[in-house]
Amino acid sequence: MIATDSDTASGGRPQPWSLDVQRSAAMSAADVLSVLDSGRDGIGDAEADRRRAIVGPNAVRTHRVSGWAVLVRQLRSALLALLLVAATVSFLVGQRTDAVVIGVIMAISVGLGFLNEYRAERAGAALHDRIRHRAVVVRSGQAREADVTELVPGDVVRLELGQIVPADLRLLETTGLTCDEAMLTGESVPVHKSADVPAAESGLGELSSCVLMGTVVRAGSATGVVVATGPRTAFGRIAVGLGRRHPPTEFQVGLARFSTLLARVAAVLTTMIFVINLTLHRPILDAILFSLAIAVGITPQLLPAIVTTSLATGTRRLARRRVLVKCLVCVEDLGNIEVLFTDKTGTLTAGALALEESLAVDGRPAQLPLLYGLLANEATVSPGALAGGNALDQALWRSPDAAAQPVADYQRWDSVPFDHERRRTSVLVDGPDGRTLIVKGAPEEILARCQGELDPARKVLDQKLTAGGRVIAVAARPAPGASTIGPDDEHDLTLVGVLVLSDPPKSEAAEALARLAQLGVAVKVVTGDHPAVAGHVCRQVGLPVAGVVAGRQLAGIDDDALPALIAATTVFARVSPEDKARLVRVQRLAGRDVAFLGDGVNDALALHSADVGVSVDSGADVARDAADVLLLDKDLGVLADGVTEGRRIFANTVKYVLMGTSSNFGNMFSAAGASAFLPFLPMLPGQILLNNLLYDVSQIAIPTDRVDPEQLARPAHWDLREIRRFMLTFGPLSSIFDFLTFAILLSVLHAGATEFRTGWFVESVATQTLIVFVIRTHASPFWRSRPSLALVLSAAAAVTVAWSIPYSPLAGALGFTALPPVFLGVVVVLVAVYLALVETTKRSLFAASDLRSTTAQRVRPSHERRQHRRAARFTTR
Ligand SMILES: Nc1ncnc2c1ncn2[C@@H]1O[C@H](COP(=O)(O)OP(=O)(O)OP(=O)(O)O)[C@@H](O)[C@H]1O
Ligand SMILES: [Mg+2]
Repeated sequence: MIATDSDTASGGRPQPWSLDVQRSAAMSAADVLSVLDSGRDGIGDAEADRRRAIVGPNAVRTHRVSGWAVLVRQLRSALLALLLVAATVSFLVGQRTDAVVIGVIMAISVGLGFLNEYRAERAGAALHDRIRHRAVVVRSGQAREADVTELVPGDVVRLELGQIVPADLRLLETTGLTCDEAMLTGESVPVHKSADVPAAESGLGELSSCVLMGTVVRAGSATGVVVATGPRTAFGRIAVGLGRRHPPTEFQVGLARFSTLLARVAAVLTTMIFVINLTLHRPILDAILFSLAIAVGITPQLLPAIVTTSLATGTRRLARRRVLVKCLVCVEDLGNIEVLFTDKTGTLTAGALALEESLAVDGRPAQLPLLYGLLANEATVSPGALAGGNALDQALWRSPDAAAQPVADYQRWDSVPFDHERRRTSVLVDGPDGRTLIVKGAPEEILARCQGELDPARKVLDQKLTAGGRVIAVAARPAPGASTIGPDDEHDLTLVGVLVLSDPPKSEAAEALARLAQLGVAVKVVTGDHPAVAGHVCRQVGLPVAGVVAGRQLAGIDDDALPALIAATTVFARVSPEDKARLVRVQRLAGRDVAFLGDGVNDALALHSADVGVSVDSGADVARDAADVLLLDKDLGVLADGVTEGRRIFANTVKYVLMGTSSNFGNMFSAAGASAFLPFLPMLPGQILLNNLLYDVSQIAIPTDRVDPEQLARPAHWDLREIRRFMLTFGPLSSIFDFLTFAILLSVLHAGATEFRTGWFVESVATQTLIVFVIRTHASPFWRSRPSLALVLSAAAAVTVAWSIPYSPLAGALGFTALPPVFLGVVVVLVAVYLALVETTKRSLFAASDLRSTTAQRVRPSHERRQHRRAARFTTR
């Protein structure tokens, strides 16, 4: 039977194989399964393929880069259109050479922008290609992993803690399931879910028998059947509404404001020049072309691409250090982080748990605790291989004494698996002593469920904990007659002993922490482990411990008071997965940019909540899935590299902006002004465009530039005031200087129109491009800071080309002439004086900005941006 539905994102056409989530919520699970022609065992692979052919992949967008779209974006500029029209007209009225020159230069400019942006977009798409988001799907009764985009209506899917719901599902079975639907509703209070049909019709937020694509499993687990996929899901409709383009990042918002500022200035200036030229009775067409060329010169054409290009360069550099970012913007986010929450195992420690001791209650070595530890264990041993269980369970099997334990004498009846809230695990076994319940777990949890004299055991525990050992306790009680067990049975136990494990601190951790501290990132440890152990590890790796708070204490503190506590605390111990996420959320709301580093199932919630979630390649699936950044080696050191990279990109982008506001702007302004006083145009329209093209070429290498350590020392944020101050200082400075140049060219050297233009052209290209070496660094004199080779080469290339054009065969067509040596000498001196002038001015300007940049305005990533990011999981090529 075919289920049809009138709903639709794709324009009223009925979609086969999809069921509106609202409708399915009100139906019984069995009805939904029958409508979707599925069952608890799911559908078969062939059927799934057939359905996918009809409904399409479970994706809300595609990440294919279209060269055309990029090209259209380059061409979609009113200015460009006007200029082309004017050039065509001038071609038609006979000014052929001018028009051709303008056309050719514009074509090269557009091509340059296109190549740059296309390459960057390709890099972004390549990241998408590399990352797979997976879900556990049941096909023909077999559970297996599948790409989320492969899901179709009728598929039965399993959900676990920390997972992102892969489609709209009607629940079939749940255990303590709650979901965080903030991504859809903005409401962060988790919603309880169950497979029962809800009492009355309800809104999207209260679809208690369904879970929605893009939301997060906050607790529990479930099985559900897919009712809608891709754009037909609630999230899909939102994602489609968001449009394809990513919402701007903080950089881009800042840059957009700055572009608007320049565009306004360009508009005013262009109109003024035009009017002035008209009143001076210059030919209209010349005036139009001249004004438009100036406008093009002022507009920062490369700007939209420069951030993307920088981010793409950043991701490549990080990839070389074995850091994989899932989207370009993640690099920028890394640069912004101020607080890093990290788990302990494998980050601060080597993550190589090893059993040190198996001790009886009195502290003497004994075999029984180890034997019981192997019985209450989720790892399974098949010949030669260990599977399942967590690191602790596996470590017990790996201990040399494990092989000698009579595990085979016991038969397992039932078990209650480990979970991070209970912090213990139980089994019911038959053995030589009859049927027994064995419980192993965090010592506090076990001791609280034991009877009898526990003081000697407490002493042993304290001693081991303060020594930094990872200790778990093992307890048991006879359970004659029981055939199943649950968490409620874990009581009246007798303590059997303790197992002490070691996990040595990582040798590189100390250095990495020091680097992060230098970068101004506050590091906080959040762990499910005991406070004493966590504190001990921090001391070993040299992380100063300001305060230790236990998870229990967090419950009594409300969200308003929490930021102050976080600020005063280094270690949060015995925290639950929910606590980890709450700490991150509260810290974010308090206005700090937060990164979370973790590799366990218990870290996934926090990874989702953070501005940047970082996980490791060897981590749990949900953790890897939740992360924005994957470290191929679990090493804090590369994280510091990531932060540096993000800040480097920011610093380099600022260089581009500062150049645009200083010399480039000044030069264009002077050219405009000069046209009012000179009897001829100070530069021909084609020359202005060429000048602009060469300037752009020199800037393409900016993303590769080196950045001074001081500029990397703290997160940088846009400070438009600083940019305005820069503009108001260097703009006029550059103009005054230009007029000086004009005066010399005209009155001292008695230049004619062509000589004037040539002199002004070579001087202007040189000042505009070479200034980058002065303003790229706060160091003074500027040569104390070394630029990247690529930047040196590209700037040198621009200047060399500009200076040789007047001597080339092209000179005539472009309206240049070979300059007499004395002219060139003068220009060289002028450029040198100009750079020296900028150097001195920069000192006072940067000194002032050093004091103020910490007070800069921030732009918080919007809810929309988080939605975009989540949508990125559901893409196909
Ligand atoms: N397999 C297990 N069986 C019984 N108890 C366990 C097991 N694994 C861990 N525990 C107990 O539960 C506690 C919490 O473990 P959990 O894995 O939640 O910590 P975590 O936050 O991942 O720690 P870390 O920050 O070290 O990675 C441990 O300190 C230990 O006492
Ligand atoms: Mg962990």
